[in-house]
Amino acid sequence: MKWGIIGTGNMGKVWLHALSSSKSVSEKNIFLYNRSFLKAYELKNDYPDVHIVQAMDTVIRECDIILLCAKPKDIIDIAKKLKDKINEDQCVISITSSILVDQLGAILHHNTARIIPSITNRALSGATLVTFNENMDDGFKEILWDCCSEFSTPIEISDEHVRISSDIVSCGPAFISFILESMIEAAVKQTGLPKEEASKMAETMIIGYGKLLDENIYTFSTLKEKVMVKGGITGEGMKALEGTFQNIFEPVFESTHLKFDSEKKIIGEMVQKIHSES
Ligand SMILES: NC(=O)c1ccc[n+]([C@@H]2O[C@H](COP(=O)([O-])OP(=O)(O)OC[C@H]3O[C@@H](n4cnc5c(N)ncnc54)[C@H](OP(=O)(O)O)[C@@H]3O)[C@@H](O)[C@H]2O)c1
Repeated sequence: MKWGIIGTGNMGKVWLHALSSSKSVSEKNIFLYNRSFLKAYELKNDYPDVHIVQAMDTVIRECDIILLCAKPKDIIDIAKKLKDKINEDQCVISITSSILVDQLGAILHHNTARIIPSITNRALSGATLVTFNENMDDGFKEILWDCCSEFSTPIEISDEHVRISSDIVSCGPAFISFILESMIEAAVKQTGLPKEEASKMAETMIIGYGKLLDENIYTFSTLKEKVMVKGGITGEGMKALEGTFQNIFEPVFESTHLKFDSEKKIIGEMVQKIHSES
């Protein structure tokens, strides 16, 4: 199977790295096209055998599976260009929560899916959030699932929970970074511990933490219990944390969903316009 990636920004590069370094797709079977050609061309330095093409039509002509790795409005524009050029032997995948699988399916008519990546896939880890269009060919479903399993834990999700799932899987690493940075800043401010040392400590802590979960040694709750020795110091810190951090994610999720709703509205209007033009 030949894979095409349209859009080689952050997420296009995550896909490229995940596909090639997990060896699920060989570089010579990957075609890249980006609006700004040079940005894609530079990827030759790290991925010498991939094809960098100057026209989107080359991706459409050559590839069986096409990943649309642009921002939501750009994905709709790209889908409009693909619409009369792809066939039933191809499959097109969008990576954004704001476009429902049915919307992409209604524009392209053939095999479509949504696979939302996470920056964690760059380390061949973390989850991918998968939603197949109901008319999707079973062969493609299997190929996509197996491929995602090579570099992530694929999780099938419904449209209903797409935003909250993305908040956890895709935004989560940024949210956790923010929380750890605030831990580091407070340590530096309150105790004078040098920032470099505090950062190194936080980094090694979170790597070890991930391994405890990965090896099923603890869950979030059992880990918390284990560290909070009865009458100990962690418990005191936890009381303060509970006072400050109670429900901190509710406004976060409200904000992501507000933005999501406004993006969905714009996408809905764009899709409607395409239908009324055809
Ligand atoms: N960031 C995340 O962690 C994350 C995780 C999951 C899903 N997502 C979804 O992925 C979307 C893209 O995120 P990103 O961080 O990868 O954005 P990005 O870094 O801005 O990349 C978008 C890329 O798409 C290219 N592009 C735009 N229109 C194009 C067209 N018509 N033809 C070809 N290429 C085109 C852009 O080209 P230029 O070089 O010309 O700008 C750019 O390289 C987000 O909007 C979000 O919905 C993001």
